Amino acid sequence: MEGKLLISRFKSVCVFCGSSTGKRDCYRDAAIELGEELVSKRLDLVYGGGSIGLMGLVSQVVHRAGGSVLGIIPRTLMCKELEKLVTSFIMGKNVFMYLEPQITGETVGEVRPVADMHQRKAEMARHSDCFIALPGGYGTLEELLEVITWAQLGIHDKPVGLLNVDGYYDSLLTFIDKAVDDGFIKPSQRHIIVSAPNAKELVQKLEEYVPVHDGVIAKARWEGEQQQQQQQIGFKPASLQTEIAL
Ligand SMILES: C/C(=C\CNc1ncnc2c1ncn2[C@@H]1O[C@H](COP(=O)(O)O)[C@@H](O)[C@H]1O)CO
Repeated sequence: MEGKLLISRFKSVCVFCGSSTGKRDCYRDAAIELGEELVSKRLDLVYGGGSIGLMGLVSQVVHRAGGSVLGIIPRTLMCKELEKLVTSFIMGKNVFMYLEPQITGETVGEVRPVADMHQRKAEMARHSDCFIALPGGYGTLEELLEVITWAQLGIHDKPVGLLNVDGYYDSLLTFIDKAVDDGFIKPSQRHIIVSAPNAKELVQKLEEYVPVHDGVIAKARWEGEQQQQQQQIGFKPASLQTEIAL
C-alpha cells in the first residue's frame, strides 16, 4: 500500500474502450501500452468485463502481469460471452480463430455481473479514481460522455482522460471546441477532458489534474435532491441508487 502511494495518487483506473480492435495496429499497441503503464504504476484496472477487442487486450495485459482486473458486465452480455465460449469449444479453437480473428480472448480477473448498462456505468465509476478512454465506437463514446457530464454536474471530481491515439479523437476535440465557441459548453468545463497521444503522458496529466468546480451542483446537494425526489415518488431504481452513491 505504501508503495502504491509513492507511485500514483490513484488506486484504480476505469478504462473505456472498443469491443473491436480497430483496423490499425496503433490501436492494439496503445491498448497494450496502457495495460503496461497501469501495471508499472501498480494501478488496478476496472473495465467493462468483455474479452474481445481492445477491452480484451488491455485486461489480459494487466492480468498476465499480475495486476488486479475487475470487469463489470451486465448479465445479458455475460450470456453472449458464454455463447462465444461454447461456439469456440464446439468449433475448435483454431477454426474459430480463423473465422473470427477478433474474438480470441478470455475474460480474466474478477467479473462482477450487474443488472443493466446503467448499473454497470455507475459501478465502474464507483470502483475507480479516474477514467481513461481508448479508441472505440458508440459504447466507448457513451461511457466517456456520461462521466464527463457527471464531472460537469459535480457528481464526481475524478479526472477523465482521452487517449488520442494517432489523432483518433481529433474530430471529437474539434467538435467540443466548437461547442465552447458557440456557447454550449463553458470554457472552464472544456478542461474536464484531459488528452494525450500516449499512455505515459496521459496518466501523468491525470495525476496533475485539478477538478473544475465553478457553478456545479455539489455532490452532496445532488445526492440529497435525488433522494428527496425518490422519496416523493416512492420509487428507487437500483441503477440510480448506485449512480448517486459514487
Ligand atoms: C462477446 C459478445 C459481446 C460482448 N460485448 C461486450 N462485452 C462487454 N462490454 C461491451 C461489449 N460491447 C460493448 N461493450 C461496452 O461498450 C464499450 C465498447 O463499446 P464500443 O461500441 O465497441 O466502443 C466497452 O467499454 C464496454 O463497456 C458477442 O460476441
